[in-house]
Amino acid sequence: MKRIILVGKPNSGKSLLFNQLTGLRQKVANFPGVTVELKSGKFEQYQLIDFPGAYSMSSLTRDEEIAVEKINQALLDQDTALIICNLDATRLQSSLVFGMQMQVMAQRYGKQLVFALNMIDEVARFGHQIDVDALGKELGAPVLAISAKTLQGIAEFKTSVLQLAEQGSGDVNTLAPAVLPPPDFSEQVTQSRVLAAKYGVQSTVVLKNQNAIDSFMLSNFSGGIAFLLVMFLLFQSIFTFATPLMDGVESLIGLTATFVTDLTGPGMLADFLNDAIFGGLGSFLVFVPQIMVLTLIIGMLEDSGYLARAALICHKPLSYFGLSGRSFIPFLSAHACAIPAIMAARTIESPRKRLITMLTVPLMSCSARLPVYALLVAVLIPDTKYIGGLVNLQGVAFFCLYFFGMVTALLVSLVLSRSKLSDDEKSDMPFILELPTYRLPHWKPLIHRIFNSAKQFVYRAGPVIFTVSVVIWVLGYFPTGAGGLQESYLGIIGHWIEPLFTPLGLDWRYGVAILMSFLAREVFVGALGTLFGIEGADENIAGLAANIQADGLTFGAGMGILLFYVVALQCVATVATLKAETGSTKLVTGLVIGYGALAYLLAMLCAQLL
Ligand SMILES: Nc1nc2c(ncn2[C@@H]2O[C@H](COP(=O)(O)OP(=O)(O)OP(=O)(O)O)[C@@H](O)[C@H]2O)c(=O)[nH]1
Ligand SMILES: [Mg+2]
Repeated sequence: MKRIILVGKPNSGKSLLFNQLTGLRQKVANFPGVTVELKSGKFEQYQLIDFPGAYSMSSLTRDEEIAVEKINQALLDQDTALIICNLDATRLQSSLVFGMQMQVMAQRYGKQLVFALNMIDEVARFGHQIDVDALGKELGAPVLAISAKTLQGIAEFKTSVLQLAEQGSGDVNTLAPAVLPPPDFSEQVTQSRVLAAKYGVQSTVVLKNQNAIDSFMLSNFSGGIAFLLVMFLLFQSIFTFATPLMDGVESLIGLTATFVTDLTGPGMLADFLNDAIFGGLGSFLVFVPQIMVLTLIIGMLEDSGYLARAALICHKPLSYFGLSGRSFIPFLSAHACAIPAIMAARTIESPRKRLITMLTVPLMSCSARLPVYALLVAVLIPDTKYIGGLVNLQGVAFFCLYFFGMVTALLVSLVLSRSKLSDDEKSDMPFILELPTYRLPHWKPLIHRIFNSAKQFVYRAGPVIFTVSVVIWVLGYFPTGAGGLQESYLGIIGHWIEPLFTPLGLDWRYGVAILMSFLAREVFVGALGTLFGIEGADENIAGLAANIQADGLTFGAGMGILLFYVVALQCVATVATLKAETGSTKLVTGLVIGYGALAYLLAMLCAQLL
């Protein structure tokens, strides 16, 4: 299949344009370095490839290195029919630095190139107009003004792209030249400045509305306070906003359970449905609204342009721990999932800081831990409200758990940065991060992302939880029947493993749930739901938290479980990604054992001391 490649400066809207052309939904956000690997989709008869952004053909970070390496391959490839070079019309100079270098390379290898002058809607908002035809003449290549957001100019753009790609496909140059060293681009850098001054929006105009916000957001004092406030609100609101929705889901599951068991009448089938399905799977589904709220808030932060500011504010404090300001973005996104966060560390310029970031990302509390946190916080912490319900004690506890993960990550970073991980000549390079324009979040993709996160959450852990719940139910129900958990097959197995959990102040039922959660952390909730269901015999599920409370879990042991989940690396997919990105099995094995031992130790200390 013939190919069209989509390249350009970071944060210029390539992925949004890609989504519009292919109908796919790649991640789009308002900070540089969102796309860190190639993504492909189908645009008419062509394969369209979305590239990571790059500021120039001489790469600095790992994501740029991947982009430049793959661009060089595409230049040599017979199947590359067209290069779309995306320009941010509001930041013409930096866009053209890369764009004109790309143009030189395209000419050298005989490839068709078209410039997409994106974000034209924002240019109009600044009260400016770009003479697109004149710019195209000076560049010596077609330039098409578009907005990937409002879809202005997209129909004409599609037609032109298809025509140009058709022409490009005709070139059958069978003797592809070898990769040549990059030419000296100093002329392009000078020329981009001249063209930007002539056609672009004056940078003072672009910065005018930014400066007012930034003088507040980036000042040491007010910026620091704003940062802490944003972080606190983020984690507090996951709890506060989601609670009514969660209560709703919980009652719905309760009502369905009553309805279904009324239909079946008492007996083994009713026990199974109540314990394994409504108790096990149901107690996990209750947490879907929290995942959605978390995605909403992280998505709003990512799209607003604030994240890059937060990274800047964090740079100095993070440097004390051997990290970079750029580590902040992977750290924040790790609260949704560690895997894309580990990949996002590719944007960190220094290999050593990148490695330390990747190794400590798993300590950020991902959404899989959310059900465990929410359940045990509801068991251990009273639901006290302050400031008219604005601050909730359970929400504060929730924030403290996230905070504990971050502090542990910083301490581990400090230790790692003192060790001899790798020699790194890039670690002293100045910290450079382009600050994006502040924007209101783009609602449509955001809403889609929220529902997608809920779907992913259910699809990823749902089948595992279902299977585990059924297995636990069968082993826990037979041969003794409802209420005979202690003497069941599971009870017998459970007592063997109990010694491992006695130092943590936990009996075998928690032991089974913790061990099973190595399949997926959320299983902890499902497994306990099933176990308490069987034990409660004919009681209806009164909410798992209430059942655990009535069962008498001590504060120390409960806190121990929580800290265990903050620290332990229980995710196979994360381990696999870490191995792929670091290339070291030894390092990753050490990490799993190290975090496991630390988690166990913390849980034991909690149980013994609190
Ligand atoms: N107003 C406006 N915003 C746009 C337009 N195109 C993209 N954006 C916004 O620009 C930001 C960056 O978009 P992305 O598509 O992620 O940019 P990218 O070039 O893929 O970025 P990297 O993957 O980091 O290189 C997002 O906030 C988009 O919503 C546009 O035409 N108009
Ligand atoms: Mg992108």
